[in-house]
Amino acid sequence: MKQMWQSGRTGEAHAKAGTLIEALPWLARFHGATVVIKYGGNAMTEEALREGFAEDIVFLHYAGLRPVVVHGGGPQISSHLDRLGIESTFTAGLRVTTPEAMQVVRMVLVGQVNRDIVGLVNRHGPFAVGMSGEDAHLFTAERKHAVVDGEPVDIGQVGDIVRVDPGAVRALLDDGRIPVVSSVARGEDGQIYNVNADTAAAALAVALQAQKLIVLTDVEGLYANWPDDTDVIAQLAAGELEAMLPTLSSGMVPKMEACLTAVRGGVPQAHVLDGRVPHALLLEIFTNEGIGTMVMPS
Ligand SMILES: Nc1ncnc2c1ncn2[C@@H]1O[C@H](COP(=O)(O)OP(=O)(O)O)[C@@H](O)[C@H]1O
Ligand SMILES: CC(=O)N[C@@H](CCC(=O)OP(=O)(O)O)C(=O)O
Repeated sequence: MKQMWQSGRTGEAHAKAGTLIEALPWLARFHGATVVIKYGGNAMTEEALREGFAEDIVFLHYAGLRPVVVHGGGPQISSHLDRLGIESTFTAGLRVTTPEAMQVVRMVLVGQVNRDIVGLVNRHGPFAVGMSGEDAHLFTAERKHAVVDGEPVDIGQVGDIVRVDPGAVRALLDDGRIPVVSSVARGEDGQIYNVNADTAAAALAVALQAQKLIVLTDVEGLYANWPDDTDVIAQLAAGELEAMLPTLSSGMVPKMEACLTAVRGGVPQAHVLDGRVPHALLLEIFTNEGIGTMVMPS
């Protein structure tokens, strides 16, 4: 009886040690690596998952990586607009942003979502520092000229990032902090701009020459035949993704464009992961199988 109990315990201990040791080559490979993580509004709805996300970010920090969080908050903005009786409309996955809506976007992203993430991470130590993309000229944007079916469409104060100054983010990283960035940008015309958070994360990953861009969302990855959700594409090259882009719909368009921008801009790997899976970040970075969809330059 005692013998059986011991062998059961030994097996369990072996499995635990196996999981830890599987991480060793990945810890070695990514030691010191900058990783930009896009945290989408749809992936931040459950409290337990949000706490798990914060744990993962702090784990990355202690494991010697340099995580940078760029967050969205689309659903949170929409529910606030809804409470104010303002309708949300999207064109090609981007919010049509009136000056009135822009004030709400900024208030919700910078004043609410950013604060919540910073608070969750800082339960573990004095690491997270929140920033708006407006701060220290981090993101400079110009008004986006959207085109739908060949026709120009006015989508308001939506910005295209034309310049990134990552100096303040680098300084925070060098100081051992975890920057948490909202996707609001300044314009040289004195306006502020609403930038899709996937787009902002990709621009920052390129400017920092990050080792990885990781986009957390609420699907398993890129489905081959959406709305059919049986086949998740595990890996694809930039050229294959480019060919697929015109077939994609809604929120996946900016997400996959962001992955393409990142790898074309020198980031070796871009991933789309399911933020509903507890500790998805750790599974992707530190296990041999990885999860979700990975985009590579070729
Ligand atoms: N090919 C596809 N694969 C996966 N999801 C897709 C695809 N095409 C469209 N989608 C939709 O895109 C959504 C993700 O975008 P979005 O809702 O903007 O997420 P987030 O808030 O995380 O940025 C999915 O929930 C899904 O409804
Ligand atoms: C221009 C544009 O669409 N901006 C987004 C910014 C937030 C965002 O991208 O949030 P998710 O990552 O949760 O989708 C918006 O207003 O919803």
